[in-house]
Amino acid sequence: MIALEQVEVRRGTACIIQDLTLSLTPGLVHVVIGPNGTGKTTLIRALFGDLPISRGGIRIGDQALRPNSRLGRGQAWRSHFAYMPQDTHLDIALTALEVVVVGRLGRLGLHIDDETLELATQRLDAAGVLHLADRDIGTLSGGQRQMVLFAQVMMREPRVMLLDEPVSALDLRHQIRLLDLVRLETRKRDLATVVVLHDLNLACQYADRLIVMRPGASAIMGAPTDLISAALIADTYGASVEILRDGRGNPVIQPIGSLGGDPPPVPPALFSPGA
Ligand SMILES: Nc1ncnc2c1ncn2[C@@H]1O[C@H](COP(=O)(O)OP(=O)(O)OP(=O)(O)O)[C@@H](O)[C@H]1O
Repeated sequence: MIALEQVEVRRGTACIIQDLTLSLTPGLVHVVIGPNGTGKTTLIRALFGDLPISRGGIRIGDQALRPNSRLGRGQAWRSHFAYMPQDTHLDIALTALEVVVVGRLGRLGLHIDDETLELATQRLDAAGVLHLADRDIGTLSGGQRQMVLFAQVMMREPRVMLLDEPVSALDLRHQIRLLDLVRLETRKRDLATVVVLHDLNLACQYADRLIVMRPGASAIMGAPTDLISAALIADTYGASVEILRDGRGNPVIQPIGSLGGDPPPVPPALFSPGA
C-alpha cells in the first residue's frame, strides 16, 4: 500500500496539490484524469520524488517521503518505481534494445549477460516493437518511442508503475496493446500502478480506480462505475456529456457540447482533501 497523507506540492508560488490524502493499492490500476494544468504530472513526479512535497507525507512500506526529505532524490526511494515521463524525447545515441536494457541499470555490470538481453528482447516483443530493436532511438516516431520506453518500464522490478500519458502518440491498436500490458503486469506483479490518461473512455475501461483532479474542488477517487456522472464531467471539464454503458456496465462518455463560456479557471490551489 502506498499512502499519501495530506500532501501539498507547490510549483513556483502556486499551490498545485493541497491536502491530498489517498491510498494506492497493489494489484490495481489507478487512472488519473482531469483538465489540463490540474496537477496530474505534478502528482506523478511528486510520487517519484522528482518534485518536493511541501507538507504531509508519502509512505511506502516503512519508508516515508516528507517535506525537505532527501530520500526522494535517492536511489532507495526511486528503486520502488518504474517511471515513464510524458516527454519521451531521448537525446542519446542508443538503439531501442539498449534503451530497454538500461531498465536494468542498477544491476548491470560491464558485461551484459545473455539473460538480460533475452529479457529485453522479450519485452520489446511483448510491446510489438521487436523489429525496431537495432534502430537508433532518436530515429523512431513518437508512438514507436512510447512503446520502446514502455518495454523499458517492464524491464524494471518496481512496486509502483508510474506512466504519464503513455498512449498520447499511439494509434488505437497500440493504445489497447499497451494498456492491456499495463493491466497484465499490474496483476501479475502485484504493482500499484498510476496512469495519466486524457481519453475518458479508455480511462473508464482500464481503471480499477479513477483519480479525478478537479479544478478548485476535491480530488476524488473511486471505481469508474461509482464515480462517473454527467454532473461530475460538467463540473470538472465544463463539458456537456451523456453517460452510456458498454456491455460490461462500464461508463461510456458521449460528448454533447461545451457548457459555453470559457473553460473553468484553474485556481492556484487545486485540491481539498482527497477521498
Ligand atoms: N516549473 C513550473 N513553475 C510554475 N508552475 C508550473 C511549473 N510547471 C508546471 N506548472 C504549473 O503547475 C500546474 C500543474 O501542471 P501539471 O503539468 O502537473 O498539469 P497536468 O494536469 O499534468 O496538465 P496537462 O494535462 O496539460 O499535461 C499548471 O498550472 C502548470 O502551469
